[in-house]
Amino acid sequence: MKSGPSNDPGWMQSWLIHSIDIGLVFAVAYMVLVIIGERRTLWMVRGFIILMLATAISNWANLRLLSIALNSLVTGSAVAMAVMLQSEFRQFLEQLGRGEVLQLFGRGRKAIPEPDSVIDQIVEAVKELSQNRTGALIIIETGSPIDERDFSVPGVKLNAEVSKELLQTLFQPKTLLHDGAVLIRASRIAAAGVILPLSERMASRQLGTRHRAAMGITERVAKCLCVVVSEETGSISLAEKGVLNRPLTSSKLKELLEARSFPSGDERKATPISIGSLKRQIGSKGWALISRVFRLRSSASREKK
Ligand SMILES: Nc1ncnc2c1ncn2[C@@H]1O[C@H](COP(=O)(O)OP(=O)(O)OP(=O)(O)O)[C@@H](O)[C@H]1O
Repeated sequence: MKSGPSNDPGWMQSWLIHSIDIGLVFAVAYMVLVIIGERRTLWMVRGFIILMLATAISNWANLRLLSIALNSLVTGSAVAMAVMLQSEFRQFLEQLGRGEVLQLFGRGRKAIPEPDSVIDQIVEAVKELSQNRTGALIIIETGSPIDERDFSVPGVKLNAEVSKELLQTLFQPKTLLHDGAVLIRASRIAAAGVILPLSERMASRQLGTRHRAAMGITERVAKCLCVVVSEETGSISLAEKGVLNRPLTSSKLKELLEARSFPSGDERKATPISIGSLKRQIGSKGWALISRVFRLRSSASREKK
């Protein structure tokens, strides 16, 4: 009597172990993606996961040279990532060591404040800076990240939560970072002391380089806005596509920012959605892989017989 692969307990056991193994790898990958939660880092981790999958597939398919090359690439990427994300790794290992597993999942979610509250913080800060005649320049990205080459000097990276106190502090004349612009990216203060390209156009004789810088960057990069507070007059302006809208009251600024500045709801929810879709993709691809393995094994055992 013929015995199919499903009747072979050894085969079943190895299939089960492989399935559990693959399932656990996907679970760990998903966990890492949820913990990280930061979009830029996510792409890097996804790239790394794809490399690992490619290595596993090339191993499984017995493509020895390719698997050696991919293995070296995975090792190199792991070392590079450990260097680039050393503080995150240290924090992750410390929390894991302290058994704070639940906090690991909470951290990514609380890091991104609501864009509405970010607008409030910016407007509040601008209002006070204007009242105190403290000059300020704030670039707000409304689309994909601005290429650093579009800045004359990219400034000092901060990656801090937006708060009116921090924004006001950054523009105090006696502080090191007050010269230049503050960059707001994905609801966070990404950098300060950013020097922008100047516009060739002259808006008005009363306006100096701060305003020309706001016009310059918004001329060059369509998907950004620039808020300017004049040191001389305290007036508030909003630059968009090279045009200055001024003078504005703080409530008008709020209205304009709410209407156009921040990425839409879809964009804001991009991280959880992409994790969800990644989960679905991982699920469907994993299932396709498992069923392919199953089909290949059963046809191989049929051929043997
Ligand atoms: N290209 C630039 N990029 C970023 N910040 C700039 C740039 N040029 C000037 N600034 C900022 O603007 C500040 C004031 O420059 P300046 O007095 O020429 O501008 P302004 O438009 O006359 O200012 P205000 O209207 O506020 O009096 C500088 O100290 C610097 O912080």
